[in-house]
Amino acid sequence: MAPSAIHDTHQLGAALESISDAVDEVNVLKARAAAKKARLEEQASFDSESYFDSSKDKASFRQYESACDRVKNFYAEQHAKQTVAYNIAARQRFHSKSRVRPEMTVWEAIEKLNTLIDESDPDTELSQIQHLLQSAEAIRRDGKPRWMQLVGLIHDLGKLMLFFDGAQGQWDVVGDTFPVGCRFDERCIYPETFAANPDSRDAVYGTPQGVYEKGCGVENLIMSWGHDEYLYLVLKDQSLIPREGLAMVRFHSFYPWHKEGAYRQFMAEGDEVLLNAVRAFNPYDLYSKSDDVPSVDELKPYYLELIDEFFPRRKIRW
Ligand SMILES: O[C@H]1[C@H](O)[C@@H](O)[C@H](O)[C@@H](O)[C@H]1O
Ligand SMILES: [Fe+2]
Ligand SMILES: [Fe+2]
Repeated sequence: MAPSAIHDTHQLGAALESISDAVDEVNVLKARAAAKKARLEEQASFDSESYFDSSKDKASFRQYESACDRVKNFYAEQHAKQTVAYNIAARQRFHSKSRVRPEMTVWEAIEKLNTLIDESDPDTELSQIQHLLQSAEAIRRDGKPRWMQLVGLIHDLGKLMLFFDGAQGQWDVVGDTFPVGCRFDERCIYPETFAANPDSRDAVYGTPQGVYEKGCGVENLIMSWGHDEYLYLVLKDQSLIPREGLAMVRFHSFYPWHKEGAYRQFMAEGDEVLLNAVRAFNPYDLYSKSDDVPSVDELKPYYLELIDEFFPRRKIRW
């Protein structure tokens, strides 16, 4: 529409809106193309050498036996309440059309998350923003792909769900995860606390195979509801992060699987790739907790650009 054809402010408004829609569309396409190119270039390099070596005292992390009561009470509650019925309800709530989905940019989300103190974590006294930056910085320092740096930066943003409608408390947000609908494995932390979960006495849910078929694929398990699954659901439709990156988000708390080797009976052919990705990511999540405290202001410009690259739309629907 030529400017001379615009007679009133109404028309002008509509014209401007359609221009900005078109610009949006072009940006989406550009971002997709750039991300695809970056992906192809970097895909192969993420699981090479790890940055963690002898300089870290790995044995000092995740000491649950000597953890404080806050952590022990947290898991007692989580393990009692994560039932199949609850998990189905949580997913219905997430997908419900009537759910009000807050909208904010990734950086706004990072800032908002900063007020949360994770009751399940025995290892960090630092804030969430610092943990996210530490993870991302460690990945960057090691020369890993940009999408993996981004995963480091955002992997815990699902914890935001604690501030949204329907949140029950920390027990369905943080902590290690495990599948529901089958026997709780002994290799989960504090396995004895599952006795308080009614599913452990269920005729089907209490068996090793439970509701699943052998080799059904790790992506088909109903994982205990929490920040991993939630963020995965948000990212899979709204970001350009590759499959391995999505797996890093979705299973990063699934320690009984990626660290202890439990639940392997459910792995399908090809799941090894996902397991390797999650394992490659884990040290950056866990051991970077002892690194120096990063400067948020200094790092912000770098990460804002990184976010732009993989999120075609600035505002995300959470
Ligand atoms: O306490 C931690 C923390 O909540 C992490 O964000 C989660 O990924 C871990 O698995 C959990 O054990
Ligand atoms: Fe996490
Ligand atoms: Fe984390």
